[in-house]
Amino acid sequence: MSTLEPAAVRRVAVIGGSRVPFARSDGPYATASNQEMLTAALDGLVDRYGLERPGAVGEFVAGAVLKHSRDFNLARGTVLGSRLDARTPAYDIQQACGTGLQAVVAAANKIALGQTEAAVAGGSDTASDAPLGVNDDLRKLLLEARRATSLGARLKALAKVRPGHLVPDVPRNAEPRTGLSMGEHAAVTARAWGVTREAQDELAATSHQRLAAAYERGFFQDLVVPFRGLARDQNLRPGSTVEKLATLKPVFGVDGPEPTMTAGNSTPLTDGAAVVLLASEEWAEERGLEPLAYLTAHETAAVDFVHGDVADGEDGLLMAPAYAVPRMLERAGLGLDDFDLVEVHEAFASQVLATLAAWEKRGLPPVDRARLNVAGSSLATGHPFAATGARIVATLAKLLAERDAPGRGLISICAAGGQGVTAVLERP
Ligand SMILES: CC(=O)CC(=O)SCCNC(=O)CCNC(=O)[C@H](O)C(C)(C)COP(=O)(O)OP(=O)(O)OC[C@H]1O[C@@H](n2cnc3c(N)ncnc32)[C@H](O)[C@@H]1OP(=O)(O)O
Repeated sequence: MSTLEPAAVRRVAVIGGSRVPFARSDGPYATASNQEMLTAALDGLVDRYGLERPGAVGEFVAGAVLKHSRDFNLARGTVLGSRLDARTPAYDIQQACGTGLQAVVAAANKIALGQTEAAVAGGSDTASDAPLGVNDDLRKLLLEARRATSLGARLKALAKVRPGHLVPDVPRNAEPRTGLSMGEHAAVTARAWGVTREAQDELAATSHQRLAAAYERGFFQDLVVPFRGLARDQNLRPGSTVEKLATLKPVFGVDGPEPTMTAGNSTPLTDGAAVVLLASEEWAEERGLEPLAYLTAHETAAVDFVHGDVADGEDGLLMAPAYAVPRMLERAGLGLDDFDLVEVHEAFASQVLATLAAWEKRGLPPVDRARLNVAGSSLATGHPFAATGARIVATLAKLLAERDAPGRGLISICAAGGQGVTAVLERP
């Protein structure tokens, strides 16, 4: 018996994006669930591109970092609550802050292999509605009570419950193997790479100014759908100057005698959702849709921050893009100079600056700051973990399309767990 011939690889087009404005946690979206936010973002795409027709897209891939057990398949639940055809298959994916971009990659790979013609990918996160677990001791007692075969045995198990058992298990924004928060890890890395407070504040101020300018010129008009009274990212402070940022107190105290990381040069805890529409060129052409850009390469890498020397900076928790990007460029036969635009997710200003320094140390040329995060990034938009990847893909694709000339853009996203997800978008 002969097997099927492997499919020829096709180009994957980025058609458009949709997201809700991002909100600071415990603010306007405090009562919104991941599913509600993701549905609003998805419906934005459905309305814009007429996706309500049966079978309009092959699948929906999404995820959330902070997820309730009731959202066991958040993507499928979202489809069922949206205006997308209810017969659209959907599944969840999770790679911490790389989730949104990894969802895009998963969907793109199916399109590239001819397994589907179009797909929607993205993510959602809410720190306001984070799942609280019952603590481990209470969980064991509840399971014991459930397994009990008589009323007496059940009551005996429940009688062991003490007030201390009622303390909930709150998810921490921390790495369980080191006990350090994301910010503390970034602070250790900042110290190792000699990243200064001034450089961090300058990057943060630029992010706010560029995001403000992009909103001002209407750049986000077809990328952001109003939600719960917000029309633009709530964290955006156009008046965030270097002078103002310099007055803020440090918040993560582990980067030496003079800690450098503040609420201004770190992302805030954020709620929001974002999605992008991907398709084959044929699908786009049949519908008269011009692709914004094409997703042409991607790479993931991981660092061993558990056994490596975290303090030397090389294997910092958020430093995997320092390995993923050189590997991706080598595989694609490209240099950093070949990129017109570079998008580095700003989890913390210090982590962006350490990543740029690490690329240089690995022989890549310095990134021209005029090409870096030109429409602002996470320090200004905020960072709802799983939504960030789709936000960046849509922003970069539109920036490339706006140039009305051939162009190439790079995406670099660090993720908890010591991972990095990176990609290349091109417009011929
Ligand atoms: C998870 C992954 O896979 C990878 C990643 O991306 S890692 C990143 C994950 N995200 C995080 O770890 C989130 C980190 N952030 C935090 O924990 C918190 O936001 C924080 C500890 C940094 C700050 O929390 P906070 O103290 O409650 O901040 P907040 O009250 O908003 O701001 C403190 C002050 O700075 C001011 N401020 C904040 N940003 C400012 C700005 N841009 N301009 C001017 N002032 C600013 C505020 O107005 C406030 O001033 P007052 O005290 O006078 O009111």
